[in-house]
Amino acid sequence: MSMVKSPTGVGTAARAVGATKRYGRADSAVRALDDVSVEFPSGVFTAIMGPSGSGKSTLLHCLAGLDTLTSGQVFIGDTDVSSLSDGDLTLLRRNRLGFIFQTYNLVPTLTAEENIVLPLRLGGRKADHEWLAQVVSAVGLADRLHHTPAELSGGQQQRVAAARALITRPEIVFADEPTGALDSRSSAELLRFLRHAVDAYGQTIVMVTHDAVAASYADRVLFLRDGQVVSEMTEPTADRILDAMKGLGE
Ligand SMILES: Nc1ncnc2c1ncn2[C@@H]1O[C@H](COP(=O)(O)OP(=O)(O)OP(=O)(O)O)[C@@H](O)[C@H]1O
Repeated sequence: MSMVKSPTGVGTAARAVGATKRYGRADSAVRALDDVSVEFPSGVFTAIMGPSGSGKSTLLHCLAGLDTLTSGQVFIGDTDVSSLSDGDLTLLRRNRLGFIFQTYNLVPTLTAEENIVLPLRLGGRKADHEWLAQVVSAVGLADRLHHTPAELSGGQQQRVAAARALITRPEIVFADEPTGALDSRSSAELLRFLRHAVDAYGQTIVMVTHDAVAASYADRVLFLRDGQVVSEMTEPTADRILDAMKGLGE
């Protein structure tokens, strides 16, 4: 099988259909997601933006099987995530998805390389050395592989987390505020790596961010307000994103 997928992408990597998430009861209920139907095409880098409380994290978590919907469905490829048992959800997350969170969640006692290949070990799979070398080189970590997280900067730790998210060649990488704890230089390094993964390997990425500059690395930006997708922008620039956010009352 070729390692290079079409950068333009074909098909739908994930989608939500009438996705609704309510918290609390009747009169005090919050609709964190309100009947959201949206598709995430394969090989495309999508950013999700919106004011605080608009439902960004809820959408990401429900798509990734980390949280459950009140009604509606989410699909990863053709798999209806909402119908899976807990065990099958764990397998789906481990084998088909990659995650990058704001806090890097590295195992402190393992080296960078051991952290990167951990998802393979957990899945009982062997590291493909060529692929590992490619990911490590693209993320600029070749000289840090034998350091533990405490010996790495925040930016380096997040790049280890990003390499770990890609090592299984997941169908989708979900990133929740991945640059939230990074300075602008480290953010740019991480975002260039994510962009490269899309352009060179056809990786699909869905990223929640508050940062217009971060979102401008995406191919497409979805804007949420009050639990609904209210607009979408292609070929985004930071200035156009900021204007759109002002229109949403940010
Ligand atoms: N566990 C919960 N219990 C009750 N309400 C919740 C819970 N999680 C989220 N909410 C509410 O759901 C709505 C959407 O929250 P969510 O975290 O998805 O928004 P967000 O756009 O990611 O916000 P932020 O940008 O501040 O992270 C908010 O009104 C929030 O208060």
